[in-house]
Amino acid sequence: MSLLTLKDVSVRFEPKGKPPVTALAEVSLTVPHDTFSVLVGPSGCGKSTLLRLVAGLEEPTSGSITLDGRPIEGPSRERGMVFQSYTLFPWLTVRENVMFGPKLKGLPKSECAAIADELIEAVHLKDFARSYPTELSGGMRQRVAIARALANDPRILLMDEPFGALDSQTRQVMQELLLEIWQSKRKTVLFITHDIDEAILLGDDIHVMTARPGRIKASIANTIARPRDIDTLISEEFMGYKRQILSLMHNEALKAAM
Ligand SMILES: Nc1ncnc2c1ncn2[C@@H]1O[C@H](COP(=O)(O)OP(=O)(O)OP(=O)(O)O)[C@@H](O)[C@H]1O
Repeated sequence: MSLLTLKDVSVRFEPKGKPPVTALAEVSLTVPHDTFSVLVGPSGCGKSTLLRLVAGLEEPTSGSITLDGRPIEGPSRERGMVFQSYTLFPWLTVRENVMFGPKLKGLPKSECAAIADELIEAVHLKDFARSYPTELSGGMRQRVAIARALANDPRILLMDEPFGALDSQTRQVMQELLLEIWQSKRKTVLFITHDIDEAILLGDDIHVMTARPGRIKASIANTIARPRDIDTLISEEFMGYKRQILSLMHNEALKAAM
């Protein structure tokens, strides 16, 4: 059974004094337990809107969204979120940022510390546990954001272009790190990106969206063996998926640009 199910989800925004916008139209998709699902689509096709719905920050105009069969009603710690922009508490150290969620849950301090230390190690930031976010690079801050989201032990991790603001080399390092963490923790992930390489490197299921209003144009099962790494990017199999997704996305990108 799937962990997350969206059925015929549509979203129409009606901003005051402006024309209405249909951001999503009848989107249906499922995210099975312990899998890595990626949504890829052109700019403005409603990817962030879809993720915000799952996060409980937005409500659909029609359709239903359920997690383990229960409707989503508002934000919850069972759905961890990592955004493109840095969202750490600047007045807390790395360790305090990661401990924040477990502390809020009321876990004993020693347990919060143990959770934080394990995750800080997993994102390779042991030497920076006492640093403040302003003392870190963009990639390091996103590593803390991932550790902080995982510290709540969410049922699903929602990632909205988390590496979008990073330079291409740091981005690659982050992708490899995420693969490493995912391999060991096997969290259910819903990840959005407009980067096709990133989608293929990371995803088990890749959902390609149309230009606005966003619909699911195709859902592709990516069977490239794991563990994957940077060498995966130059394999024949990878190129096959890339050709398929590029051709699916080409028209949509043109439509989005008009
Ligand atoms: N609160 C809102 N009010 C009105 N329109 C909105 C609102 N939020 C999003 N939209 C519109 O809905 C459409 C989808 O936006 P969304 O941010 O979900 O797209 P996206 O695929 O994530 O784009 P990008 O890849 O460029 O970040 C856009 O046309 C956007 O202007």
